[in-house]
Amino acid sequence: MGSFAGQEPGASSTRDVITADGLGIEFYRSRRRKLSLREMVLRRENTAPKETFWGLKDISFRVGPGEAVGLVGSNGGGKSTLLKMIAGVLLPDEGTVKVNGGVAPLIELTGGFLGELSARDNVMLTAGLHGLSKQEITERFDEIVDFAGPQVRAGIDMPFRHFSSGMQVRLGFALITTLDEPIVLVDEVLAVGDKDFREKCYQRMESLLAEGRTLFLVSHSEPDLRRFCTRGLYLKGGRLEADGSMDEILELYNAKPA
Ligand SMILES: Nc1ncnc2c1ncn2[C@@H]1O[C@H](COP(=O)(O)OP(=O)(O)OP(=O)(O)O)[C@@H](O)[C@H]1O
Repeated sequence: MGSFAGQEPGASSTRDVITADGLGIEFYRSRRRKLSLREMVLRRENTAPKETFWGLKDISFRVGPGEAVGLVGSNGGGKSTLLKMIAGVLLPDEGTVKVNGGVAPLIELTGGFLGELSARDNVMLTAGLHGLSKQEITERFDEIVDFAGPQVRAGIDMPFRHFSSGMQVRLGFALITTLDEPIVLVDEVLAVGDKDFREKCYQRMESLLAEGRTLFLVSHSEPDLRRFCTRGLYLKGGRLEADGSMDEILELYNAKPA
């Protein structure tokens, strides 16, 4: 694994907010085949191949408070999987990831919203799960919906699954960045919103960083990564290829064949 000056990979500090040690997760490559009737009668067990692969393997790094980390890598490199493990959505098969503080994740476009619930109920539920009191949610509700925009306000009592992907991202981003969690995970959402909304997101991310929050940003946009992130992690085939300054990581990523 490559490393660069600035952040010493493996150098621990009591102030770290995220510590990954030998993190790994194994996935099935395919759905296991259903048994035929004959197999059921004769063998009574599923003999379908259980081919697996490591979605992530041997991932170790430490992140301090207020760091802005960009995850870089080709499609399928393991970026979203790493965010899901930091968020506690996926559990490791090997190693550990310790998170010191609450995490506000915006992964796969939404913050884990439920399609059947109205957008309003999703906001109330998710904000409550992240520790906001009913009064705090009521106080912040208009700010969240204003940030998300007029189409979202018009549809606030519709089932969330009827929202367009742009509207889903608008509400998800508005909500997770209004929570008080010290760690914010943003997965490739800036590409989905329109130009005006992107500019609002940039300003919001700048103010989160100014407040000292820790940010993980997954993006294929180099300008976005350079604008917000000081540090980069380069994931390739589920391995941590390099950990260094954002500029150095992008240079390395651009220089290497996928
Ligand atoms: N639940 C799962 N079960 C099986 N395989 C999975 C699962 N989740 C992710 N994978 C696989 O793990 C690998 C890493 O996926 P991941 O979504 O983390 O990549 P990524 O770097 O975020 O890619 P992209 O840039 O395309 O978003 C891929 O091969 C993907 O198919």
